[in-house]
Amino acid sequence: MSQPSPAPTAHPPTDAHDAVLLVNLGTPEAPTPDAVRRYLLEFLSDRRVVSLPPLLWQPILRGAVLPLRCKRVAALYADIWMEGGSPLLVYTRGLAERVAERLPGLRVAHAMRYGTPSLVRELERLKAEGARRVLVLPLYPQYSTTTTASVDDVAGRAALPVRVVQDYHVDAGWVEAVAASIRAAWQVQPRGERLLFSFHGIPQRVVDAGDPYQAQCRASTVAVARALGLPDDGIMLTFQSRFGREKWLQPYTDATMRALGESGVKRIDVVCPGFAVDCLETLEEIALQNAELFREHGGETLRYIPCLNADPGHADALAALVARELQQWTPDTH
Ligand SMILES: C=CC1=C(C)c2cc3[nH]c(cc4nc(cc5[nH]c(cc1n2)c(C)c5CCC(=O)O)C(CCC(=O)O)=C4C)c(C)c3C=C
Ligand SMILES: [Fe+2]
Ligand SMILES: [Fe+2]
Repeated sequence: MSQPSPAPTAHPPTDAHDAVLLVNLGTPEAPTPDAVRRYLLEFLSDRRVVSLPPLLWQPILRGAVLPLRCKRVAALYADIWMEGGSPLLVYTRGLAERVAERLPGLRVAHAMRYGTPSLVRELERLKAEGARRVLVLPLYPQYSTTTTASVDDVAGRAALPVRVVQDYHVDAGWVEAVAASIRAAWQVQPRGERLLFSFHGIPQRVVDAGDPYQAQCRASTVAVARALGLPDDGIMLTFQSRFGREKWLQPYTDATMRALGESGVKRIDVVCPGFAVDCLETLEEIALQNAELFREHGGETLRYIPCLNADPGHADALAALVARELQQWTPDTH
């Protein structure tokens, strides 16, 4: 339907009653088995993440998964822990500060879907402090029912109007920021023989049921490759962080590392554009574990290109996205 051309909006981007909440997944409060247990219990009890009936899943989670996983995973967190806390939290906080600097007059905060600062409480706090509506930006460039939809669930129960950005997987500013980070890495050291895009996986079953995540990961990859002037077949797309026994999206990142090493490739570059900020899955799984795997199978160097984190280009892209979303958020839209 044709719309009248946009008049000055009722809610310009700098309306003092508007708030913006950057939301990430969540992370343990300390690199200890207890804190990891609390975090994983909340995360893996969300039926958006594990859809098994609770009567079946909860005994497995509490009786097997957590006891087997907490100590091992806590040690992995300890390896990457930063002075200000878990990398996911430190970078998310830093990014929110940088976005705030670019949107004077707007309240910009950050929250976690699991753990602290809690999404529920941040929404309550913003309302108590006078916000009349909140734009929630989940820091998931690609939409998934396992991640974004879970933020939607919480936002839908808030006591004030909330609009949730569903994805930004081919947003021009974001694509250019990712491409620029790759170009910057290539300036420091010449390119590897392959550029591999590794995204967090999800179960194949979830995609078969209609989740657009895989298609969006592909579209992001193609968009970044084009921005770099690479042919579509000049890059590789793989999925990492498999959890549980069922089939997840393929090709798997770790199997690809082995195959590349064994095929005689010596130097590869890896980038993870499904993660807004660095975290256990990038700093530990890719930059440490997969790098070692690649070397064990004949490779020499895996160069990990960091996430955009709190880089100025990232903050520029997200601030522009937020301003645009607020402008489009007229009283009769969500
Ligand atoms: C980027 C998007 C993510 C999707 C999609 C996703 C799906 C998904 N994840 C699990 C299980 C685990 N994920 C874990 C860590 C983790 N996952 C994401 C992002 C996505 N997950 C991030 C950013 C992180 C890192 C958090 C940090 O603190 O640094 C973990 C915890 C680590 C571990 O125990 O191995 C689990 C478990 C499932 C089951 C799933 C979809 C069904
Ligand atoms: Fe995950
Ligand atoms: Fe409405």
